[in-house]
Amino acid sequence: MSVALGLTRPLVVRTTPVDDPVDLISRLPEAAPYAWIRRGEGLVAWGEAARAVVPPGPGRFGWARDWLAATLGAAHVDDGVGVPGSGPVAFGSFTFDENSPGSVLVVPRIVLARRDGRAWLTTVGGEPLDLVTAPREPGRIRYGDGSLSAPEWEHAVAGAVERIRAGRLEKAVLARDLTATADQAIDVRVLLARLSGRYPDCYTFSCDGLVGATPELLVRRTGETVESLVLAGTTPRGADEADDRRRGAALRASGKDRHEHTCAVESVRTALAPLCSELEVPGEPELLVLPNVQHLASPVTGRLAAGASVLDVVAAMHPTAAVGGTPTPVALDVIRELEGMDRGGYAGPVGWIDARGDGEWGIALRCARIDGSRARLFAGCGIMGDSVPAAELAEAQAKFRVMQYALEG
Ligand SMILES: C=C(O[C@@H]1C=C(C(=O)O)C=C[C@H]1O)C(=O)O
Repeated sequence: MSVALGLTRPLVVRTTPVDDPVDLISRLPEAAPYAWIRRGEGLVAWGEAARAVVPPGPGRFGWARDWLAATLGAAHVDDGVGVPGSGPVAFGSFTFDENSPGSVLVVPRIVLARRDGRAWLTTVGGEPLDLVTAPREPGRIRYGDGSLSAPEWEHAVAGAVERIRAGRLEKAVLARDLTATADQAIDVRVLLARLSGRYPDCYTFSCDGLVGATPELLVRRTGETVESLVLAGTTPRGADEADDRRRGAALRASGKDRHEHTCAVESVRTALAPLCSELEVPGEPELLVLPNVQHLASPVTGRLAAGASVLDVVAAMHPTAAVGGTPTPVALDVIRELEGMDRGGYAGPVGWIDARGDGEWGIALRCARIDGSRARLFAGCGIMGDSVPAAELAEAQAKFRVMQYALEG
């Protein structure tokens, strides 16, 4: 069902406390599940009470804000829980490129959530009657090249290096895609269970066919507090503990990776500073160790100066230099010129927002677009003037492993 601005009856929303469901994913029916889960906590949802297809263009976040005000703001709400994520919630996914179609906001019919020892159920327009069937395995998976083959992509990386050395820009993030075909239609719940099991420290997400486990929190807003986790600078995991530690130390000491990381942190600082009365940015990055890669990571926190919603903050931040580059407009031109594909929702904001303006949005990384028995996987790398194409290809392969594991087990 779709809702045109101002033309429909208000949504009737009810939130009640429920017994702890423990495993959120096991409660999902098969059709089009929504999810945002980390360390077993978060929100899962299904059904559609309202959907907006956000028109592309520079005004898209403003359009989304108006739609949310008309849809969530006008709802009749009985919220017996009163925490971030209770009451009416919209899930959303925005395309990386503001001019690409495919950005959506969906108010699910049912939301089931658990956080900090509390659990709640939100219904829009009535109780859930959905049948939960057993998840189905997708069967054998065959992979193919996406828009560029591996050698073609290495050539694109070399092209970006040339442009950086010529002084046109400092950093560009280049991505590539892979296709996957399964024997059976892909049941998103199988992917969610594997992703949240192997990548508990990442945000396992599902929104309108875009499914993944991203380590990168674009922004969480809880009242006046905003938090972000900036990632840039990557090395694959080592063969054993000593190799792992050696690689981690080399990553911290690498001039190329530190410079790449600084570009990303500065883009976040520049975006957040005008919105915040206080902003804390660590002087030194820490190491985030994931099952497939290690990243340089900077947790940023701030206090919002005046009533911006989480989506207003997303609008100010996207695209950070972690997924675009520096300077942003030149990097976006280089990406369009060299990548040879539309990223769709990959590297775009994905997450949820409630009627108070609280919410959590990640950068959609380590993800795939699922369509029936097919999937399109995405992975990218920050390219600097001293990047080596073969090393960037290996880094992209390590990032693809997240969704390859989700598909194959
Ligand atoms: C672009 C991706 O990841 C981004 C690029 C990184 C890098 O180049 O070091 C690290 C983390 C992310 O900000 C991806 O996973 O596709």
